[in-house]
Amino acid sequence: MPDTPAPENAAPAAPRRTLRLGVAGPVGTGKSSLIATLCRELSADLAMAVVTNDIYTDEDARFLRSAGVLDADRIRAVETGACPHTAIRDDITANLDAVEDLEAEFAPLDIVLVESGGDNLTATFSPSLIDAQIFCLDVAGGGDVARKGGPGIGRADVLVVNKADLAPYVGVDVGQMVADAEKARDGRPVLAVARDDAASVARLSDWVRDVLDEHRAGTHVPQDPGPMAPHGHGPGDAGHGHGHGHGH
Ligand SMILES: Nc1nc2c(ncn2[C@@H]2O[C@H](COP(=O)(O)OP(=O)(O)OP(=O)(O)O)[C@@H](O)[C@H]2O)c(=O)[nH]1
Repeated sequence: MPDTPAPENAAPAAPRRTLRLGVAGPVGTGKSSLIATLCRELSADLAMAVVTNDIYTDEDARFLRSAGVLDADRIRAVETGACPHTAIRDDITANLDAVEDLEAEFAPLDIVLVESGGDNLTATFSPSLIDAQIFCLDVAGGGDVARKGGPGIGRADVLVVNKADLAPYVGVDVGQMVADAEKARDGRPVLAVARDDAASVARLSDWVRDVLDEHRAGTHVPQDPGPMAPHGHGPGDAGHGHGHGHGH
């Protein structure tokens, strides 16, 4: 059937805005694996790319490339050379460049996932870099972590309690951990996820699709979970607690 030309006074088609989705959380909580899982689940019908952040290596990018979840050139590494939150909050230039390069090269993209380097409980993305963020904990970090709060736990767009399959081996009650997290988050969503549990992966994928729909409709408002807590950077400046109103 021939294409019917659009009427002259028809509204222009809405631009296909890429959703920039951040994944942050402490070291080893399963951020790269979560991104691999999302790429496997979503890339059949969504155009995707990934930016990884590591301090000194491109190891996370190499892991994702070797997992074969996306074409290798859709996965870019940013070597932060500094503590991970610096590159996702304080000076986002390198990450923004990587995201914009991917968006230009593979246009139109539906989703760019940005993986933070593993940091502590206080590291979250600047809303100038990403549109929505996942904060990732795992059950092996202890059942009480969710209760302790912090900007990512309290106010990320979704909190993932990851590696739920390990709960029986580490003596954690996942239901209780999720309930504690829900209490700390004033009703914002919490998802218990295990990469081999299809139902939990489907819930996470559905959450991502919902955010993408809201983003495209212009109804999703990027939130800033909040600034870093005052902290030091090891023995060299132990005791030099500082906020992030100034550079490092
Ligand atoms: N049992 C179990 N193990 C998992 C799951 N997800 C990830 N892992 C394992 O947890 C370990 C850490 O996973 P990664 O994905 O590398 O974690 P990460 O948060 O990206 O790590 P960093 O980048 O070093 O902060 C690896 O050995 C994974 O195989 C899960 O759902 N269940």
